[in-house]
Amino acid sequence: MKIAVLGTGSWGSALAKVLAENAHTVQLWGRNTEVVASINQHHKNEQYLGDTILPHSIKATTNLEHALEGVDLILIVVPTIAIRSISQAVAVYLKKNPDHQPILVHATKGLELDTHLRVSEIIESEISSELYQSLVVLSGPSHAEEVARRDITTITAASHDLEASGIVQKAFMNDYFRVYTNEDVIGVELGAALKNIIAIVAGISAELGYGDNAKAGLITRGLAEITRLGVALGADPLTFSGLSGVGDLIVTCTSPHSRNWQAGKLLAQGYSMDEVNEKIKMVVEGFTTTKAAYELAQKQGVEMPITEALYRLLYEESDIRSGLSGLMSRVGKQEASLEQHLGSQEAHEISH
Ligand SMILES: NC(=O)C1=CN([C@@H]2O[C@H](COP(=O)(O)OP(=O)(O)OC[C@H]3O[C@@H](n4cnc5c(N)ncnc54)[C@H](OP(=O)(O)O)[C@@H]3O)[C@@H](O)[C@H]2O)C=CC1
Ligand SMILES: O=C(CO)COP(=O)(O)O
Repeated sequence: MKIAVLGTGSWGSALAKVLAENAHTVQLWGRNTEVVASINQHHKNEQYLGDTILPHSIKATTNLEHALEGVDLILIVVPTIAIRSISQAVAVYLKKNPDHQPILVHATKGLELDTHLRVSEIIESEISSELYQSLVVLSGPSHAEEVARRDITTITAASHDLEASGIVQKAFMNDYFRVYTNEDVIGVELGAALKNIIAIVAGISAELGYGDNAKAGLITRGLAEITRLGVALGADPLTFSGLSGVGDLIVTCTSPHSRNWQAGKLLAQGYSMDEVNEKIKMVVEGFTTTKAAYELAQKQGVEMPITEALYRLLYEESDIRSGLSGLMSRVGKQEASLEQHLGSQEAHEISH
């Protein structure tokens, strides 16, 4: 297949590598002229992927039209904040070429500020569905650094169109990269976006010296509040026990590769959000997603205590330790049952 990958950051470059190793023709687009030149001349993206050697067949460009020319599949991998502008640019190209109907895929993990939209909703709001075949979401526990060194990775391709997710599955699968299809786009995208919040808190907890008990508690209670919001927004609760749910939550909350986890550690050292962004030099999606998720939860009337505590720390300058003790001193609760998430009839159907 001929594939355009939009985004020369760490994830776009790592996914381009997988596709090129699977013998696809890969045209990589980025706005960063230095990175594009380095990929073409030295087959490396040192700024985002260190010493990894990229397949020589990958051609990078800053010209979007050139990257999109004649491709069967367009993979969008830029931070959430850039999704709307990239989608507008892709729409311009597709309108000029109405007979060219590629599959769109995105691998971005966040919610848009103010609109609270999921990434596929932003894309759909900017690109008319007549201009492309189908939209597929790629998500799961997958640090770019590990994929780049061909570590075993399992991931989900979600779409309402099973044929399209099957095509994406086949395009990416190889002996180190295994792809499962899924039909629950809402659940997959929400798991991907919301795990970033819990990972920041896990980084804070680690920096404060709390151990594995706290980590396990955060992952489990984080999953509970992600599931609550997800179900309120129409997701299948079972999706959150899959790769894009608990899988991504584990990998992001337990790994020093995670930029969100690193951001939490830096916050606990006393750095501000701006200083953390400056230090990490890569996207920390959890910062904006915390605000969007907090507002969304308020609107939906869904209780998300961990998200709320992080929101107050990031946007209302509450103190880290009082945020943590606030979480611990909440009134005693019963662990959630399926009935609490779903209502008794649906819960009965799932558990039988
Ligand atoms: N890295 C990972 O391991 C994984 C990341 N993801 C997700 O993938 C998405 C992309 O992340 P990742 O690649 O890691 O990010 P990075 O921070 O590594 O790179 C960001 C890339 O996006 C580009 N970019 C930023 N803003 C714009 C814009 N307005 N227009 C065009 N390009 C822009 C940057 O260009 P420039 O260099 O010019 O700033 C850079 O190429 C995120 O949603 C992330 O959560 C998902 C799974 C794994
Ligand atoms: O999504 C990721 C791994 O699945 C990457 O997480 P970070 O953005 O926190 O690095």
